[in-house]
Amino acid sequence: MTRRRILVTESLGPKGLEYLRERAEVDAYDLLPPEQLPELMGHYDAVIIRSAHRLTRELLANKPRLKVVARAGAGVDNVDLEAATEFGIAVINAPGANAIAAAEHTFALMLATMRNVPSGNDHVRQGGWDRAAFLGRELYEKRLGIIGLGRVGRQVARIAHGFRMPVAAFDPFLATEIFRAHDVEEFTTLDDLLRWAEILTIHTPKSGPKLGLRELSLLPVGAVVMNVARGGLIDEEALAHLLETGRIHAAGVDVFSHEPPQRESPLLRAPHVVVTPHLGGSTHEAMVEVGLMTARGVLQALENQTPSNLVNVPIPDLPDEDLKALDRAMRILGRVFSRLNPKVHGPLVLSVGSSLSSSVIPWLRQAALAAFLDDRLDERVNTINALLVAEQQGLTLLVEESPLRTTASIALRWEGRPESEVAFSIEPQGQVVLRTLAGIPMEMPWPEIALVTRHHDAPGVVGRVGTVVGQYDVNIGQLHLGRRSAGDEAVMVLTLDALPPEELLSALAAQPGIGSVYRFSDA
Ligand SMILES: NC(=O)c1ccc[n+]([C@@H]2O[C@H](COP(=O)([O-])OP(=O)(O)OC[C@H]3O[C@@H](n4cnc5c(N)ncnc54)[C@H](O)[C@@H]3O)[C@@H](O)[C@H]2O)c1
Ligand SMILES: O=C(O)CC[C@@H](O)C(=O)O
Repeated sequence: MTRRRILVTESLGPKGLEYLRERAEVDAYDLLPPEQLPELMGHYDAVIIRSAHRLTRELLANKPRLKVVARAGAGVDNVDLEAATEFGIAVINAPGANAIAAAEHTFALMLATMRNVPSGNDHVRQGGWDRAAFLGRELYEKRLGIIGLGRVGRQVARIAHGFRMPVAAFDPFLATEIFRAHDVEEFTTLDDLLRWAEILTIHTPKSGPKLGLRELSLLPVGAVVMNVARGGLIDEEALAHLLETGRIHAAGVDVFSHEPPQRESPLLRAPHVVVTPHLGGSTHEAMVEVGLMTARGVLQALENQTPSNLVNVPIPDLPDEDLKALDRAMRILGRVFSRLNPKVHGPLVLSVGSSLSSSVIPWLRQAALAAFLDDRLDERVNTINALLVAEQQGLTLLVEESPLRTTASIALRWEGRPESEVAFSIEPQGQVVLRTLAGIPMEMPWPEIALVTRHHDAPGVVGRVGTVVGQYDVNIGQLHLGRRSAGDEAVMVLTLDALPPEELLSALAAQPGIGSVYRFSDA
């Protein structure tokens, strides 16, 4: 197998890089000039970026080798998610890995503005000692309003409690219990939070609420504003204007609508603003966490696993081992069903055992379609683009809860055709067990290499199969048989020690009584 190639376009934590280098060929840059990215992208299996590059539709299109792109950080707003999903490219990020860094930076900016640290520093360096000119304000008991109580927002709340600040937040997507668990008062409207907050900090994705002149004017006179989330969330002109009039006392800004900001940016000219060059996630500790989380996710995705930090697939909330077993079961199910049922007959029905939680269903749906479609189409189909490809193919998948199955079981059939059904169960140790093949009850652990026949139930067939397989020097580990009824259609599954060659399949198919022959391999 050719060694996987990974491109890292911007500095990544050394542990993450080491992890990648032990497992793949890595070309890593401290900062790849963005204009060089288009010619390089197509030569890699995975590309890892930070903030300096944008992965646009044009860059992602027509890159058959590219399977994974990663944002070494929380936000993925510089990746065209829609395009990546359409092209079946996995998108990885590092959620939460720099949340402490970003929250602490928020306080670094808050304290710096409140205590005039940068201006006091400049003053002393220039020979000054005017202590009265830099009278500060305390955080103690100031009302802190947080927009977005996610990973960073919660860390901000935790630190604020240490300063004895009353903390409230607006986040319409969270349950009230989350606010309670973090000892944060819940505001159900943004305007009410803005009227309340003496210090306001925003921690939403780029898609969060835009704070313009109207919103910022709702803040109490002399409020302080922080943005360590994303440029563009706070209107820079409006903020600069309110700082100039003194309506807003001070601001701390780490992120800009254009990075780096143009020299004439209004914020760089406004009073009482402390700015940093997108440093929120830049600590040694966060670099280690982000680097490792990104590297692990990229390699897992390259190995066709489902990392928990995959952005463009609904990830089931299951322990890793359970997800791995379910993933294998879905691949086998989709492939076996596809081979045994080549002709499409209306909608597919995915029957899911009642012990599998309903939160897993969106992923099961995509995994079933991916395995089924990937088996029969030339293009790349995976859990990422499966829904889209199914739609293009006019294929519908219905999901039902299997009333008879209490175990973790999964089955596929054409609607109204029970004889097409293939079913597996996933046992507690992760074993994938065949339960139904072509509508015929079976019970056998599914092997790494399997040979399946559909044949006529008649004397001599099994013996002839054994003889032919032996002639090709392939060892049979186990043999399982099933039939609709005596003398009727039957199936046979052989566990083999080596992948049977094509000629073996043809030789078997030529035997009297054999209908069709299939081989399956986990590899
Ligand atoms: N400056 C930096 O270097 C730096 C570092 C880390 C994270 N970030 C940015 O900080 C932001 C927060 O990161 P995170 O890891 O906490 O993300 P997160 O996804 O964990 O949390 C975001 C929260 O915002 C909430 N939200 C979304 N839309 C909202 C809306 N319209 N109104 C109110 N709440 C809304 C969500 O419900 C969620 O709870 C992101 O934009 C991220 O990219 C910046
Ligand atoms: O440090 C970085 O590269 C960006 C960090 C931040 O913007 C993020 O989204 O995590």
